[in-house]
Amino acid sequence: MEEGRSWLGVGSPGLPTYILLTTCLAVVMTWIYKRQQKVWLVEQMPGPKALPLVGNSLFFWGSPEVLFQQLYKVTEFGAVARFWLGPKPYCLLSSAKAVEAILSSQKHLHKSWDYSLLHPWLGEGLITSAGKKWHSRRKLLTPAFHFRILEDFLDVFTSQTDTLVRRLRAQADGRPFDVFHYITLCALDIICETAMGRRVNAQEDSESDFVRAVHDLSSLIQFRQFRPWLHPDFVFHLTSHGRKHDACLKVIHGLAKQTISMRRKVRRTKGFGAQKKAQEDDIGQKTRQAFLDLLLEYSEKDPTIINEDILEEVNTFMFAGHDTTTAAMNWFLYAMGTHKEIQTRVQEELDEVFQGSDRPPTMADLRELKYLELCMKESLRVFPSVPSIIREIKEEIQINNYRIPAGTSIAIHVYRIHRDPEQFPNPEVFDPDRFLPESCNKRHPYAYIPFSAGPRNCIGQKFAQLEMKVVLSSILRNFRVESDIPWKDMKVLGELILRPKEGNPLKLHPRK
Ligand code: HEM
Repeated sequence: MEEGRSWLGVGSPGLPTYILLTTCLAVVMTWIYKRQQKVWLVEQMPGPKALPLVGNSLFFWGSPEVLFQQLYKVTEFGAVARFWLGPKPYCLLSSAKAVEAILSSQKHLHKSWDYSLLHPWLGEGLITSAGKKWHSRRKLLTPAFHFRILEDFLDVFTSQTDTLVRRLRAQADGRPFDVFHYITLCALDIICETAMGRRVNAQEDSESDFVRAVHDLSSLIQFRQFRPWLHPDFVFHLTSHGRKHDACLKVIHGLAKQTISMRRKVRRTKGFGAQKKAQEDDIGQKTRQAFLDLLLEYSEKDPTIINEDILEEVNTFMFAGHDTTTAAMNWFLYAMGTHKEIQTRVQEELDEVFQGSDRPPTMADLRELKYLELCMKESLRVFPSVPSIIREIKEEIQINNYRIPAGTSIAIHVYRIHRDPEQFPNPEVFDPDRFLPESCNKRHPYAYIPFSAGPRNCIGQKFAQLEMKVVLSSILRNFRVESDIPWKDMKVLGELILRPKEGNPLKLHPRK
């Protein structure tokens, strides 16, 4: 037999092969050991029985409505519970005390892989980025939401609300119609004008390519989220949904890119930085500092901020600032439509401040609307626009005596936290007085988190509250709203955003 060959005719493995095999074996054994340890730690938490390989995927199988109900059931296992989606462990937190460790932390700021579905649209903008990039962006963008800048947007809010009220008036004959669509288009007009400084006239032209693309893309992302077989890009792009998704992106990115280069040109020719406000733009409208202008200003000072970065953030604001406020305003109107006495109190306050005039609101007026504010807070408690938030921890953490291993996705069930009877007695009752200062003082600081909390909270909170106050006060100055859907029968869909399953049919009665 030839030297170095076994009797099977295969060369006997030399030393390098032994080393390689032993190393591979050691890597595999270490991986198995670590995986077993992780599984063991996750299994210490209570949760529904999981099956091999699929975990609890079958438990969540069904429509988004079923998924939301099942997720709620998991919270019944305890404030810290676990479930598996395939091999991926999730820890579900549903009490103020349990979420504090995550939300207050400076370390656990990574979003989970679920957010990667947003990458094609938003790139690595403020919502989806992590680490140093997120940190520097957050620092850069925080001044853009300063009170004084928001004040500048008041004109946009009021003029778009006038259009909304005009459109609603045409429907205000006491018969029910779905207001959801009307509010969506108004919120879209507002965010496009404030983020890009560009009017897209969604309310007047709801069939435009851009409006349709934003609407379709938001729906497609939600559709994909709960269909794991559509998660791999190559599979998704083979489907008609994937092709539609790309076509929508082309329209949205196309318009945003065109706006960026147009605004850059205007800035160069007109010296926007020096003159800032009160000048006329190409189509004769007054120009104000849109978020885009602020970003362009930053990029002129810091050349490392390129067009791609600006595009990411403009898209991020448009995504984060339109569906969330739409949902919040709809839920508020539904709450008013089902609580006559509370609506009357809001309208009494409005009449006192505006004395029956139809003048636009000033910042001082809006500050006076204290009861309206309590109602907005309570409606965001019962119906938080973002029903859950997901982070991924990179280091082990201990919550309520459970050791949660690194790599676990932590889902925060905002909807359930807002229904904790210890923090909010009779949680299903709509009671704005819960937000009177004397009641808030007794509550856990993380009991009410519609805008999340801690370092990664909503940067647009003040913007959203101002927009909501302008739009909602205008609607209630003009109409009484009424809903025929009883509180307990309202069906909710908890996808990325919490929506009414069958729209928001309201009856509007003109007040004068
Ligand atoms: C009622 C309306 C709104 C609600 C309830 C809301 C809620 C939230 C929540 C819960 C988060 C945390 C999400 C997470 O951690 O996954 C968030 C983040 C964010 N929101 Fe809002 N939001 C609203 C309006 C807005 C508006 C109007 C804008 C922009 C104009 C905006 C921009 C953002 C951004 C950029 C983030 C990411 C912040 C970061 O990670 O640093 N939001 N929002």
